[in-house]
Formats: sequence, C-alpha cells, structure tokens
Amino acid sequence: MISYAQALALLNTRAPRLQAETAPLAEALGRTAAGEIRAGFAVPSFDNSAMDGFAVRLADCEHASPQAPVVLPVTGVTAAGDHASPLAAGQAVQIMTGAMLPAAAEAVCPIEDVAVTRDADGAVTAITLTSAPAPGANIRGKGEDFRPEDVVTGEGTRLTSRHLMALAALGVGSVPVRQRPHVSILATGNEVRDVPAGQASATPGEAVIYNSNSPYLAAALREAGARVEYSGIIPDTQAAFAAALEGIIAQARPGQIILSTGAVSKGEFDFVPAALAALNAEILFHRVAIRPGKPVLFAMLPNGIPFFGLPGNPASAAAGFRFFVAPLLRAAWGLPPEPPLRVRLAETYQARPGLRIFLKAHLAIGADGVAAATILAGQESFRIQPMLHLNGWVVRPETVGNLQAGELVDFYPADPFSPFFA
Ligand SMILES: Nc1nc2c(c(=O)[nH]1)N[C@H]1C(S)=C(S)[C@@H](COP(=O)(O)OP(=O)(O)OC[C@H]3O[C@@H](n4cnc5c(N)ncnc54)[C@H](O)[C@@H]3O)O[C@H]1N2
Ligand code: MOO
Repeated sequence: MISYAQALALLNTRAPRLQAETAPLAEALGRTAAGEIRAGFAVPSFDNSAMDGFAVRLADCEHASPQAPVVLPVTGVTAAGDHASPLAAGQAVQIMTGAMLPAAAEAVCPIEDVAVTRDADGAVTAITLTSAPAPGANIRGKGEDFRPEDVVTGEGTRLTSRHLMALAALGVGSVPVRQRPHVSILATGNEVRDVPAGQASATPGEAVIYNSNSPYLAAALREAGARVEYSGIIPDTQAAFAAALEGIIAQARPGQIILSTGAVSKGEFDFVPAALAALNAEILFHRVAIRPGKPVLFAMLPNGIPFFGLPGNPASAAAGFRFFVAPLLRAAWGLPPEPPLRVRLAETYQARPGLRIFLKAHLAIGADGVAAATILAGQESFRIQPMLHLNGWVVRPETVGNLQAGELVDFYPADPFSPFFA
C-alpha cells in the first residue's frame, strides 16, 4: 500500500496533457488557454466621455468661478456610436457617456455641474460654468484599459467569465484552448439499479440500491469541464467488465479517461483488478493509505488511457474523485497542483494516526467573522446525507492524531477548480 503523496506524484507524472484546439469564445468557459492571448488593439479604442455632459477646451473655462461665470454656446450633440463633433474654441459640445470625444476636447463637465440653457424644443443651446474642470476630467483615454500587446491570458490560464469579458472587448471570437477530457463512467454491482428516467419518485426492490455514484461523478465531471459518457451498470463478472473496457477503448476519443465504481476491494466479486490484468493494463497503484477510499485503483490502459477504479461506497467514490481524479484532470488541463487552504478548525476531532483521512467538512464564517471548518457528523463511507452539507474536505495527515479546536488545518474546497487557485 502506497502513501497518498506517492499516489499523487504518480498521477501528476502519468497525466496525459489535453490537446489544443481553437474554440469559439462561447465554448471556452472553464477550459484552459492553450497559448498566450494578447490585445490586438487599444481599449478604449478612442477617447470617449465617462459622463453625460459637455466637452470643453480648458482655455475657454479656466477662469470660471461663481463671481465670473463662463457661458459657452453648445454647437453639437454626440451620442455613443456617433462620429465625434468638431469643437471650436469658445464652444462646447454636448456628449453622452461612451461617446467619441471631439479631438480638441480637454475635459467633460457633467450635466449636473453646469447650468443649462435650452431652446423651445428643449435642445441645449448654451451652458454656464462656475468652476474650471480639471485637465482630462471625465475623459477615458484611448488605451487606458488595454494597450496593444498587453497579455490577456497566459498559457494554462483557466478561462472564467471575467476572461470572456476581456476577450470579447478585444474582439476575440475564438481562442486556443485545451480540448475537454472525454470521461466514460461505468458502474458495477448486481445490487445497483439506475433510477428510472422521468419518474418522480421510484422505490427500489428488496436488496437493491439506486446508483448514486454515476450521477454524482457525471455531474462533478461536468463541473470540471469534461464531456461525460455513461456506459451503464456492468454485470459483476471479470469478462463483462473487460469487454466493457475494450468497447470504450475501441471507440476512444481524444482526452479519453475511464472511471468505474465498485468491485475493487477484497470481496469475491471484486473483479476490476483481474480484468485490468487481463487487458495488460499497467496498474500504478491499488490501495492507498487513506480513508475513505482505501481500495482506490489507478491504471494506464495499453493505449495510454487513464483508468480509475473508485470504491463503491458513495463517500469513497466522492473522495476518490476529489483527491485522485481531480488532480489528474488539473494536470491534464495544464493547471498547477492545488495547494490547500489553511483554515481554523471549529471543533476538536478525535482519530487515531496511521492513514490520511479526508473528512467531510463545512467551512463557514463564525460569529467572530473568521472562517472555520466544522467536520460533519457521519464520516462513514456509506453515508450520503452529510454530502448535502459538505462544501469541502478537511485533510488530516497520516502522522497526526486528534485535531484540536482552533488549530489550522488543510481544507480543500468541494470545487477542485476553486477560483482561489485559478
Ligand atoms: N474484507 C474487506 N472488505 C472491505 C474492505 C477491505 O479492505 N477488506 N474495504 C472496504 C472499503 S474501505 C470499501 S470503500 C469498500 C469498497 O468496496 P468496492 O469498491 O469493492 O465496492 P463494492 O463492494 O462493489 O461496493 C461497496 C458499497 O458501495 C455500494 N455501491 C456500489 N456501487 C454503487 C453505486 N454505483 N451507487 C451507490 N452505491 C454503490 C455497494 O452497494 C456497497 O454497499 O469495501 C469495503 N470492504
Ligand atoms: O475506505 Mo472505504 O472507502 O471507507 O469505505
């Protein structure tokens, strides 16, 4: 049995890198940039007004005061989208927020800061200023936000809604990104049934349970940016399992990964290791010094497809996804290994040293305003109900025993792509 650190090192060294492709911007969310993207032009691309008001020249109003108000005739109106109006000396141009500034304008006076004279139709004919605007006031200069060649995303940046905002502003309609991983999910277990589709509430028969692992993994994988293919519940024999794997391998897609749940422990029907051996897979580890999920298995299939045999217990499958599958996915996306958050522990937790323990936990802001993690009741690996309250995992290292209230502990958010580590 190897340690978690050894297993993680193997995952990081053996993770295949997802291939690069060009995708429309709308398809880029949650994927990593497969190259640097730079600004092609200045943004703003023209000087424009930050306020609804009047564009003026400084020389015309630098002596304006309540005692000596300055009156300027208004000779034009520029709406956003219009070409700039000319601004002659001794005049003002009415201008809207975002509208192109006249070349000669040196400041914009907000409409609420001036007295406005209107004609019978309501159009502004003149303004009266009682103070001088500061040079450049309310002007958004060309290139103040992005200059040409500014780096927008580096290679390996995970693209968020914020990156999409910047890329769209810069006219980027397609981006080099890594292809999504293509993950096939298999379930095992003669007792396991899929929930009948479209039925409001079904009840399983005697000695039968519903498949909760596959829907969980499918959803967690989609959150991780993967395409998911559900390959069903495989009959509990080595031959059926090997045949199912061969079927997926024969139709393997770029970025193919395979996950199964169950049948990796020591039971009479735990045939996954034998099926892999029959397929000449390279088993990199089977059983890791952790809880839950100790029987977890990781192998490379002959054509370089990573395979995870996750244990069948629901919390074991969840921990297996979070601490084995997710690190491999991060590496495949080209993201760095994930450091834990260090957070305060709300209450003492007693456990013997020996294994690394992944504890279902909930991080919340305490009455003192400081974030603290509570280890949830019900850590047994069959319990699903605590998953409803989990927003992350406290990790207790192998050499440590009890965890004391108030001490700093390692916390991994439920989302392995948490924005803190983007
Ligand atoms: N003698 C030993 N027995 C067990 C050991 C051991 O070391 N020695 N390890 C235990 C640990 S730890 C775990 S975890 C489980 C893992 O078992 P398997 O991965 O072989 O899984 P199964 O036996 O097939 O199922 C375990 C459990 O999970 C339920 N299950 C299975 N698939 C699903 C699914 N898709 N959705 C929901 N629940 C599922 C299944 O009904 C069982 O209750 O082994 C221990 N035993
Ligand atoms: O370690 Mo198993 O994953 O607890 O039940």
